[in-house]
Amino acid sequence: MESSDRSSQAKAFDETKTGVKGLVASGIKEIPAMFHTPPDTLTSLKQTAPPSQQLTIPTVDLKGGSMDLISRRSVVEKIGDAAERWGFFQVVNHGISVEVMERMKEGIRRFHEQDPEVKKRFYSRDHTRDVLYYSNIDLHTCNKAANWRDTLACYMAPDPPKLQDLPAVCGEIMMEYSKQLMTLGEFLFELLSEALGLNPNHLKDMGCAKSHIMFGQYYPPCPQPDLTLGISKHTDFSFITILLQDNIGGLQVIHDQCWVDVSPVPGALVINIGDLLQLISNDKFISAEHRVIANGSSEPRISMPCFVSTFMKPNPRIYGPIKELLSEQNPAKYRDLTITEFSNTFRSQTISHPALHHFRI
Ligand SMILES: O=C(O)CCC(=O)C(=O)O
Ligand SMILES: [Fe+2]
Repeated sequence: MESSDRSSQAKAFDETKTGVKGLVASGIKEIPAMFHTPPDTLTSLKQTAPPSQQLTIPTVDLKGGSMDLISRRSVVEKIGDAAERWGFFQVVNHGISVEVMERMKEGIRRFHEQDPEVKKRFYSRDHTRDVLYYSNIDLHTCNKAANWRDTLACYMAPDPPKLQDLPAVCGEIMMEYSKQLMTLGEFLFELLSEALGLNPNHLKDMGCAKSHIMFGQYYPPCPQPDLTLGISKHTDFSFITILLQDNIGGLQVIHDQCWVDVSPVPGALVINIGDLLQLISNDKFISAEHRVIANGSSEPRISMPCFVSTFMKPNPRIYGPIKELLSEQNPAKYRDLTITEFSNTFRSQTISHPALHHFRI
């Protein structure tokens, strides 16, 4: 598609302020050209791992993490192994009730399915706001194919917005879910610190667990799911991401050069290592590339990744590879940076372009 056509289509789409949900509501049977994914990516959608390699990402039962020393060591080992080899794992017995998770997903659905005039008031790309709704974070930063997904983004920690500033249909549950996530996040950072051979508080003391931004993702049914993606291949900009997904499926991660499904496990949360933790762990943990295929079912797919990071909020703190992990054999692979610097790089390019390599020494 010509780049001038692409940008005028993107502008007109943005001005509707109703995202891809609005396109579906208008009854379209064919998706607009700006959503068409290039043929080489479409080919990779059809390539699955051979049956002999039917791989699944590890699931870790966190119950043992707060029990005796031996059980804790085994949980730490499993998490460390998953963070090194996959960058992705699921957790069960994580302390957040199924009831709260269900209410959270229902809240996201209500936000995206409410009267468009109410939803439009939140439409913005301005990340100095605490609460914003948009479609395609990189819609105007590049010429890449747009994705079949809309997003509600809320900066929830350390300074949660006032309840009246959050969307009425999901504000209360967001507050509650965010508090519980904070506790889970701190626990995960303890286990991840231990897995790096550091004292349990190391990552928390570096401020890694302090801030998070919650994204309410909505993937409406797509009339031509073979032509586009829910979200293109990318890595996350966070330290870690804690992901709540419904049972539709479609999330995939690259492992040993193959796309592997991250199939929904009832009651589980998906944890993935983000770029910032890969950087401070000096590549010990990996921020794996992942994507979501377009939703071909008749129901919307709902997910809520919670990115543990300050992202676009001011943060003067400097991060670099953790000194205790470095040696002559393992010199620093990245230069020091602020999260703002990292996030600006992430946002200035297409999400499919890895931001981390800009900071490699
Ligand atoms: O919706 C999902 O399952 C994952 C979304 C994702 O990877 C992201 O928003 O960064
Ligand atoms: Fe992601």
